[in-house]
Amino acid sequence: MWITPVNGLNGNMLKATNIKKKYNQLEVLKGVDISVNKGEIVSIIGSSGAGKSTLLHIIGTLDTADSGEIYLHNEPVHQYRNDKLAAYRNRHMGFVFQFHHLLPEFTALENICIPGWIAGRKKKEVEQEAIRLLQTLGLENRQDNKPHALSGGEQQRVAVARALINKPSIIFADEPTGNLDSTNAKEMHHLFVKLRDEFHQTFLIVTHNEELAGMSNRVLHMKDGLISE
Ligand SMILES: Nc1ncnc2c1ncn2[C@@H]1O[C@H](COP(=O)(O)OP(=O)(O)OP(=O)(O)O)[C@@H](O)[C@H]1O
Repeated sequence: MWITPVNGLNGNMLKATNIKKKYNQLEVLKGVDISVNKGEIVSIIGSSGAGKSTLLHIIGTLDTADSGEIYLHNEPVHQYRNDKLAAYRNRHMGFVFQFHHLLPEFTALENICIPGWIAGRKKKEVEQEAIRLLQTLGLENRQDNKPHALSGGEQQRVAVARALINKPSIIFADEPTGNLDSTNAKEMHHLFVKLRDEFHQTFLIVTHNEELAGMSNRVLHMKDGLISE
């Protein structure tokens, strides 16, 4: 098993409070509070332009808020400066986007390994873990394929394996199945549930997909710059 076993830490693995963000005069986030517990899948839904991606990017430290606080495992990540933040993000956060963003010149195996190598982990250990992930995700025969030689569903599963390689506390996913057909989307939804149920993996997901939202532990509604359950 590659994911840290449950450690009884059940409350508020992630907590963000009073997150505010403006783009010029546009108040996108008006003081959002959100918390996520270990082993939960939490989905954020809401109409287009509601601010879902903005919020996810801020909580995932890819963007900065105008004000507010973000704690992951009680670490005040909103206070971290860029160099420390990049390393912290690499070790503790995984990301899956609508488009896979795999590096075209690298194989599936290498794409999965790269965040592990960047983290300075042992090459062999990272590779062994990547192979285990490929097996778990049903991709063992695809490890030497470059992204162009993978189907859309396979590309996205490689992106999920890449997100998992450093055993992140949480995976942030922005419309992770928005670019997949319904069969591949369903498969991905079941994969998220399997990762939650078997490995206690935590997810915060922005989605328009009702099936995915329906499989979540909690669904948060984003409206008028605020969130409600
Ligand atoms: N970099 C930016 N500069 C200016 N405005 C922005 C920027 N990023 C987002 N916005 C605006 O902020 C609002 C929220 O955008 P966001 O992408 O967070 O919405 P969303 O709820 O994720 O929408 P969708 O469901 O369509 O992806 C939108 O009105 C958008 O145009």
